[in-house]
Amino acid sequence: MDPVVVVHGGGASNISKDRKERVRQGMVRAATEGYNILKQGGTAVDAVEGAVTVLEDDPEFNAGRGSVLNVNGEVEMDASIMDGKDLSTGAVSAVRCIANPIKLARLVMEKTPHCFLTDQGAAKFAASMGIPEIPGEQLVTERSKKHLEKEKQEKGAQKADCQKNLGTVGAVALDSKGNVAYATSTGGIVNKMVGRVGDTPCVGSGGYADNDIGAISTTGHGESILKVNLARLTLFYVEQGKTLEEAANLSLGYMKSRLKGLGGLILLNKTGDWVVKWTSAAMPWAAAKDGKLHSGINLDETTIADLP
Ligand SMILES: CC(C)C[C@H](NC(=O)C[C@H](N)C(=O)O)C(=O)O
Repeated sequence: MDPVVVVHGGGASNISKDRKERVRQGMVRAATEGYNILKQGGTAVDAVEGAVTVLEDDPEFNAGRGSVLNVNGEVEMDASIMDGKDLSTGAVSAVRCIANPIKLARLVMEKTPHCFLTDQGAAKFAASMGIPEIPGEQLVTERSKKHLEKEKQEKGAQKADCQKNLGTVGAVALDSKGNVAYATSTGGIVNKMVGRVGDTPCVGSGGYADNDIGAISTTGHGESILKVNLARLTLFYVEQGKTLEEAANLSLGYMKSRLKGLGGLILLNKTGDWVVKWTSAAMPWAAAKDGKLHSGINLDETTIADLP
């Protein structure tokens, strides 16, 4: 089976011109990394972890370095990953002082009898796995500091339809053996309460992967996504025989009409068809398949190029 990888860089308001280029490049780098892993015989799990790691390391995105700040000005991150082969899943929430939460989520999946570790327990586990602790300030950028300041000035009551220029990241992949996987990682929502956990680490909301159906990674207003279980809901429609396009429209439409919640998703089925959809103003994305790289940010623009 020909491998496929699709990545997203969050639901966003309209992105400024100079940032757009950096965001686009980040998407291309991540999709290329994921695709190369698959081409070299890596698994779908390897590919989504690799793609998301690239984006966690990129300060343009709301994950890893560049994460949005909580009310105390600190970075607290959520991430999850799932292997569609056996439905194994790993997640971490409210983790601080590590560079790559998605790697920790994968270790939870593979090295513990559990699915989900949080806060101090997750930190202890990270240390026991040899993941270096870094100063929390290393994850903070000038942009994220300004963003929090602005939010506090505007006393930003967090509305379900709030649209900020953020950049939660995610990936879905299909490998040559027919396995699918997803990974999603985020700093959450700016000015959030300490200890707030969003949809991203919750399997069924922030993503889902099942070889019998497909894989999905979501972004958007976490409280809304949690309430509708956006990821599993979308795959449910796929299971029921809807096209990918219909499934994405139905689940995002339900979240919008029922809760005024906005978001976006990348969706891949077991035969390698994919779709990207969002109800936020924009969503950076890229997809690599058959040696071609498709990418876009706004509705009206899709670029297709040859992969290196
Ligand atoms: C306003 C939305 C569309 C922006 C979007 N946020 C998230 O995805 C946050 C994540 N789901 C959570 O709630 O923790 C982003 O970061 O791009």
